[in-house]
Amino acid sequence: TIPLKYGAHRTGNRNDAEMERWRDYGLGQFIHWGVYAIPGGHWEGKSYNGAAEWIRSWGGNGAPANWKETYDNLYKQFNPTDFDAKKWAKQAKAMGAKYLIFTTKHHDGFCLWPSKYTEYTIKNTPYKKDIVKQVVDAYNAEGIDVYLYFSIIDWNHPGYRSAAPKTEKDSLAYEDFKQFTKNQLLELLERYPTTKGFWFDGTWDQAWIKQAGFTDALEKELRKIHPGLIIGSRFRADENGKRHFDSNNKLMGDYEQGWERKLPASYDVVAGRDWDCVMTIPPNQWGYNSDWKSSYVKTASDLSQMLMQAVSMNGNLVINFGPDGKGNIRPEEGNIAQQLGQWVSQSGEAIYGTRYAGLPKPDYGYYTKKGQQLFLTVFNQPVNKVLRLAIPRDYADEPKQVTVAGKKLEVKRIDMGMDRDKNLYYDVILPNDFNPKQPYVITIDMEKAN
Ligand SMILES: C[C@@H]1N[C@@H](C#Cc2ccccc2)[C@H](O)[C@@H]1O
Repeated sequence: TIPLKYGAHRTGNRNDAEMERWRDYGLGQFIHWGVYAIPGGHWEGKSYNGAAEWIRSWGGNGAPANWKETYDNLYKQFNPTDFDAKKWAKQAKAMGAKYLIFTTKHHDGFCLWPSKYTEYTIKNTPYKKDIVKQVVDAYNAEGIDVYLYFSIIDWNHPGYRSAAPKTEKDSLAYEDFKQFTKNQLLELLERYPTTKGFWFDGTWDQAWIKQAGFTDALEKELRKIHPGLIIGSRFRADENGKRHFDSNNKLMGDYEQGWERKLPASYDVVAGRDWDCVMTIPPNQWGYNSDWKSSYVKTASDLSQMLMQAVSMNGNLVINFGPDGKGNIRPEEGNIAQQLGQWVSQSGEAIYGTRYAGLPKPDYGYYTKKGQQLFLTVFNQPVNKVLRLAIPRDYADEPKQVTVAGKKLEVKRIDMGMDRDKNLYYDVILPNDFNPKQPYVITIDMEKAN
């Protein structure tokens, strides 16, 4: 191994109670909200073709060329009179989300809390009140844990640099920026002590990557101040500039935080690690975009399949919502949340607190496991209505009883005559009158294989 001063702090998964709680979530909600919700992906009548929350950064092409005079003054009109954190939290609860990741500050640097380290905050808007506090309190009241999204990139701060500083002047400015960043993170932990973790973003700049010593110390300090704090692999790089996995290929942080708008194709890709997948409902819009008609919008069915793909491989799926400039979650998102919640409410036993089942993925859908219960969530029901389970002979457990929605199903062990086959086969017979209209969970009570 390569000797490292600023590599991974741990080998293997974190197994304290806070991390076990994180592992049990299954489904989370992401919310991206800020002044970018005011233009909603459009500028001076033109549609901007990137992600709405990035509109400030792409001068021209339907985005503000003179962003300092225009975009950076939007906060003076930010007055989300429809904002109701309790309403958001109730909707998230009904969707079945167990945690929320909420944008305290995105790349534009606008703070949704009254930070004392900058004037570019909610305090100096017509709205004035602390958005982050209202969200944390409302979601916690619904039993939903809150994680704080924090962008290291801060286009508003004079000391922010993308490229590593080369001049004395830039180095001094960047030192100010580092201190400012640390101050804001300590401020967030102090103001919102129930937060369970940070979800860091905007950490790909060379200026930040070159700060291995500073970021390593900062991560340690945050954890010391806030025992149990959960931080993903995106926060920092090691002294060789390696991100997510250090120079010895060891995961940095508490879980793999790289699955943004993509999912691992198979278990061996994530190989037992903890990870999250953060997912937009349109192809690539995190902040509010007023136009949802020009691209595909994922359905609740799409998202339920992604959810089972994630949890079947020890991941959490975090679905993003982008409230508009007045604080409304758009009706389309509300409908998806409601439809998904209806399905999750009847499938939760296969989702919450489950883990990878240690079996090859079945064609019918996804296996998850919890103790002696194996769950098969069926998305693809076979025409012959026989679910043939292939259980390796050396699998610790074998099926004892199979139920669907509490009703017992006939299960027969069959001999396929392929005696060198490493599997034992069990046929689960679905009754003729069993014709579900949605994916469903088969519960397979297992017993120790003799
Ligand atoms: C969680 C997501 N990460 C942010 C990003 C990005 C990004 C930056 C450069 C190239 C491709 C994507 C998005 O704005 C959103 O916050």
